[in-house]
Amino acid sequence: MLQDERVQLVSVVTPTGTHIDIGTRVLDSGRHLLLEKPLDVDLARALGVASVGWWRSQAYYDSAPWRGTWAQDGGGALMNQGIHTLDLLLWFLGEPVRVTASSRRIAHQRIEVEDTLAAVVEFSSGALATVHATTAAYPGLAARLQIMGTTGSAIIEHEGLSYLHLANNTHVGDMGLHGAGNQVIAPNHACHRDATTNASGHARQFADLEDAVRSGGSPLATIADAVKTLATIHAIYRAASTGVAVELAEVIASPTFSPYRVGAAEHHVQR
Ligand SMILES: NC(=O)C1=CN([C@@H]2O[C@H](COP(=O)(O)OP(=O)(O)OC[C@H]3O[C@@H](n4cnc5c(N)ncnc54)[C@H](OP(=O)(O)O)[C@@H]3O)[C@@H](O)[C@H]2O)C=CC1
Ligand SMILES: O=C1CO[C@H](CO)[C@@H](O)[C@@H]1O
Repeated sequence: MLQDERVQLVSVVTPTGTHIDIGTRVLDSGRHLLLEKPLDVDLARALGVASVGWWRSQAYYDSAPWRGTWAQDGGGALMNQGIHTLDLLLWFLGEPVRVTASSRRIAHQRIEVEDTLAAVVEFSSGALATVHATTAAYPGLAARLQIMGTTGSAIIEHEGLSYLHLANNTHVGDMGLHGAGNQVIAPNHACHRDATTNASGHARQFADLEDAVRSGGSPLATIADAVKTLATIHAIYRAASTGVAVELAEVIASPTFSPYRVGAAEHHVQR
């Protein structure tokens, strides 16, 4: 394919552990590249280039030998499903500096990675975020990003804004405006799309990349963004494996990732 002069852009949708190798070959050939998430399983390789409730059955993990492995999937519920919401979280809150985390395998077998994880992420601004990622939440509820600040709050579920309340330069009150009529529910319910069955997000990303190529500009989502997300995930996994807080700077300075043994829940459900 890379010998064919008609090919200008390549979209790489192979197992995660192959992304940087194949992506580098695409870039070296002078083609534009659209690379699926996650950037790769290996942060060191990637640096060289530059509340989430999902449900996945045991059959999903059994459907290909690379799924649920550290080597090719790179992680579990956070690396594969929660990653989209984490991307958005970092886009909203900026530079993550420190994380703490716990992970488990609660509802699946024959996988090396977590199906449930909880983490706290601290940002350079002082903001704190809690992150939940799971594929054990039957039947799979909305992936939710909730941002709460002193002058406003917003909730994004799937790809849609489902709640927004901004102080809008008015007095915010000593006790808040809880429960009052001026809590604004975003009216656009058409935005409630199931990201797993709706490809409009991918279509918008292709359109954005096409605009960037034609105008010579930069696409909205870059390799640098993907590196930041991957580094944060590796920091979270390192914290989950050691039980102590991990600085993002440590992970960037020493990006080698050691797969760890994810503990199974005591009352493991057999499926
Ligand atoms: N952004 C999003 O919403 C989504 C992103 N993804 C990402 O896309 C990637 C693929 O996932 P998914 O489509 O579910 O995986 P599948 O296992 O369904 O497909 C993987 C494809 O890659 C091919 N392949 C396997 N090994 C290699 C290799 N070593 N070199 C080249 N090609 C290979 C397979 O070919 P063959 O069948 O011949 O082995 C198959 O065509 C993952 O990184 C995943 O995280 C996935 C779903 C949604
Ligand atoms: O689990 C899978 C891998 O990640 C995708 C999300 O990006 C899912 O849609 C897919 O089913």
